[in-house]
Amino acid sequence: MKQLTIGTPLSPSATKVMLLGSGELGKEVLIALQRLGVETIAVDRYADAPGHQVAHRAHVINMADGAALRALIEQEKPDFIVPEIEAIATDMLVQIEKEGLARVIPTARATQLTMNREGIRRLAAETLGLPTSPYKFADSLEELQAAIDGGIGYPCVVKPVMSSSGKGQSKIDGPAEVKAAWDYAASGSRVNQGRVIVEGFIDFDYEITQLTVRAIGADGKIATHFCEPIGHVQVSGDYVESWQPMAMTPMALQRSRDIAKKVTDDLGGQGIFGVELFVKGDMVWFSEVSPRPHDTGMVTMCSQRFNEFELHARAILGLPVDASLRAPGASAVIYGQMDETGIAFKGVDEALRVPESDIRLFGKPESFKKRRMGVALATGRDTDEARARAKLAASKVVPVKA
Ligand SMILES: Nc1ncnc2c1ncn2[C@@H]1O[C@H](COP(=O)(O)OP(=O)(O)OP(=O)(O)O)[C@@H](O)[C@H]1O
Ligand SMILES: NCC(=O)N[C@@H]1O[C@H](COP(=O)([O-])[O-])[C@@H](O)[C@H]1O
Ligand SMILES: [Mg+2]
Repeated sequence: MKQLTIGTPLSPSATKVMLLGSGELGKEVLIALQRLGVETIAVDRYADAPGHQVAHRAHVINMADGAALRALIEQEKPDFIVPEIEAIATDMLVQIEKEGLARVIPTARATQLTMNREGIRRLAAETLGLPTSPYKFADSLEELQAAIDGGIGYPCVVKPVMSSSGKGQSKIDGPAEVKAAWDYAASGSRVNQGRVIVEGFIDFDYEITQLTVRAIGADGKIATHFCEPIGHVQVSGDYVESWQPMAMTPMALQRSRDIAKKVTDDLGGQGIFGVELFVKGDMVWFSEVSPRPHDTGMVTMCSQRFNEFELHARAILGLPVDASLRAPGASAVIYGQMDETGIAFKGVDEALRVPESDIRLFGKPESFKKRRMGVALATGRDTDEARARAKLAASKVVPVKA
């Protein structure tokens, strides 16, 4: 495995990395890899995805189709495969890793366990004994009702076992809402499996993402590095705003990192993880983990010495990492606000007049009202100032019909 040498892109010595999923997060990983001289291959389900626009080569396939995935991997022969979304034929990744065709980041097992809420929740709660919300799984409306009546109670949260960014998720406050939540979960499931998790609602004070990096140290051994905690606000299960550092009690921070260490040690491999945690006082609950950069971690593009994408790239390649904070920062999401292709953005100039601000427009070819099309970033003396600036900058960017 070419781990500690990097070749020349587009030559026989190239170090090749294939991203499976090439949205806004993958695009930044691809840029970070290219800066380190890596040959990059971007794969997604649709043409002209954000990462397609910056990689050496771009492919459109159904990544949930194991045979198609394998054919592309055999054709491209990447050294590393970097999953960027969850809707991937992870069984095939396990097979590919076993055959030694490529290294899967962080590990094929980690991608398999985290693509399905059942896998990661049972690992965290039942195997590792971490505190989580109470939960049950259900395959029908009747089972869902029985799970709620049998102990989960109200309020609770229903989610398809395979979904992300809040798709198909709803909070239920009473019996009248159960059927609508079941129907919505069935429609929002990535793979129409009709299985849901129902979780007791945690009345947390705040929630964080603990970015955790597993990277090889000078002694050749894996070491764990923690970024400063990221606070965030979610609306309908999708992140709208994040900031770093989140002020926490020493006990809550320690517990968060203990949980993050336990779960990432078990998942193993090299790379960055976004460990999602709920916090109330000194109490901390594990929610879920992404074995890859996290959307709320986009704030690190302004707040850290090396952002989460650069840390992922370095950790993958076996290079040293530095997870330190540069300045208090914040991010605010820019939504498409319309269903339209090839939209334009007005007010970028005004947004960038906000002090210490920056923006990323992802370049998605098609806009939906609630599709994340960009993000505003800002630093400040503290996170209050950074948040106000990021929100102001985001509000200045107005999607318009071209
Ligand atoms: N049991 C719960 N109690 C309270 N709030 C919850 C619970 N489960 C989810 N939420 C809220 O919904 C948000 C999204 O939930 P979750 O992370 O499970 O969904 P997701 O679809 O995987 O989102 P993403 O892919 O963006 O991480 C959480 O960050 C939290 O704000
Ligand atoms: N919470 C997971 C997450 O933020 N994933 C990011 O969103 C993209 C999909 O966006 P799309 O749905 O707009 O195509 C993914 O490719 C990834 O970059
Ligand atoms: Mg989440």
